[in-house]
Amino acid sequence: MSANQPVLEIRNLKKYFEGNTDIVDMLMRREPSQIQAVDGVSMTLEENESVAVIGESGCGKSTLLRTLIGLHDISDGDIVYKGTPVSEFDKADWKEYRRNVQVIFQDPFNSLNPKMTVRESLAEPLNIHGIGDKEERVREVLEQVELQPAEQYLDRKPENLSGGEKQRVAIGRALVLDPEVILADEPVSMLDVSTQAAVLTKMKDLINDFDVSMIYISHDLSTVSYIAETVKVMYLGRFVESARTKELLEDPKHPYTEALVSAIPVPDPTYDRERTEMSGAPRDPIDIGEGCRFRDRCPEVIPPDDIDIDQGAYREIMSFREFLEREEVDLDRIQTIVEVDERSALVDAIQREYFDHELTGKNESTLRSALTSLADGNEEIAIERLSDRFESVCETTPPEVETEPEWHVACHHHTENDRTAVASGGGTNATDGGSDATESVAHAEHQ
Ligand SMILES: Nc1ncnc2c1ncn2[C@@H]1O[C@H](COP(=O)(O)OP(=O)(O)OP(=O)(O)O)[C@@H](O)[C@H]1O
Repeated sequence: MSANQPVLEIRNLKKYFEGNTDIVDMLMRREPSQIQAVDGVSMTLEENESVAVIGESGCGKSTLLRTLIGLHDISDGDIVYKGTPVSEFDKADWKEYRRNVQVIFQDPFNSLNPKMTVRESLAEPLNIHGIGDKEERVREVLEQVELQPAEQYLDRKPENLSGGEKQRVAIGRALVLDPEVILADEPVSMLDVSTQAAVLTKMKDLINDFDVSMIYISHDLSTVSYIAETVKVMYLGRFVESARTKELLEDPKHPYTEALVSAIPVPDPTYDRERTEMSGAPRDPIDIGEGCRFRDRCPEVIPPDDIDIDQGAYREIMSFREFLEREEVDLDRIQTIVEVDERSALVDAIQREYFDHELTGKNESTLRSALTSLADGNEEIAIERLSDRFESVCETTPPEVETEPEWHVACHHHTENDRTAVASGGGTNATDGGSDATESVAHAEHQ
């Protein structure tokens, strides 16, 4: 490995799964849908660097990790380990890779073999790789993860260890081969809060002491400052923001990151932090279409330039259009609650059902005319009317990624112009130098 070569490079990595195909799809000879679990992720991991990948359940974190360790085939892109793409690996390369890239899984209760003692669990990787002096190394590792004196632990089975102790053994098992990279998948999420901090701090010390690099995967942004210098925020298979941990927590740019940061519990009960509300849950990563993937939950979605509308009203119109497009507006049900059999009564009822915010002028007349088309059974025309007036750049255009050496965000609120303005106005970008500076512009995803 040359001096400046990253340990691990992930280049525009994609992992798609085939979605379910039903009998109608088969008869119509439709192509199976694709689940875009990881969709063009790039990053580098430098020697002794620790990077967190954060996102909600279903955003593709585990798929990314499982692809990194070869448990899933790569759909596209590549993983490069110390300069060699895994696509060019032979059997011996894979063996070396698996020795040097170790995983700590989420669940300490299942990741250890219940029949093995601590000694056997820690010695097993050494046996597999034919490494001698096992007893000495096992004791050394127990000391490193602070399970001492070793005699007290060596002959215990997992059932006789606490959750925190089990996870320390799991960390020891990952360290015993002296790896270069640790991939940690929610390593403390099953532990109680008081144990979490201790285990994470220990992991961080070990990374520093043993020159290990780490990708730390978690849904919990509140734990990253213990462990990672850099955070990448993942949403529906893509990174939407990346920055040094401190900057990201203090000055998140992407509305999704803002929402995650604002949800971190604050220990001081007198401090009233503003919450960024995020509606609903992420959609399935199937046929996600153009535009920003966060658009259907974003509290700051951008209306067309020429219309004047408040965010709440605009959000309602966007959501309604989504319902229409997904054929989820049940007119028959609404019809049953309309007392007068008149079209205008049905239009009023639909509006009451889906809209709380008042609209005025052209916004109101466009909505009414769309709802009238809908009441007449012309769903397509209703969608067209609403799209013509209200379609957002967030729906039609993938956000370009704005990249600073240490910070990037994929959001239409941060276009080139905005960034220039921020830079000249002395904004608070994360540009204070550091290990992330070597990341290429390419890592900034094709969102
Ligand atoms: N083997 C598979 N076959 C089909 N779809 C899959 C498979 N594994 C994952 N997925 C889908 O890929 C998407 C990403 O899942 P993944 O488990 O990677 O997310 P995650 O962020 O790790 O979530 P969690 O924290 O809940 O594990 C989800 O929509 C999931 O349903």
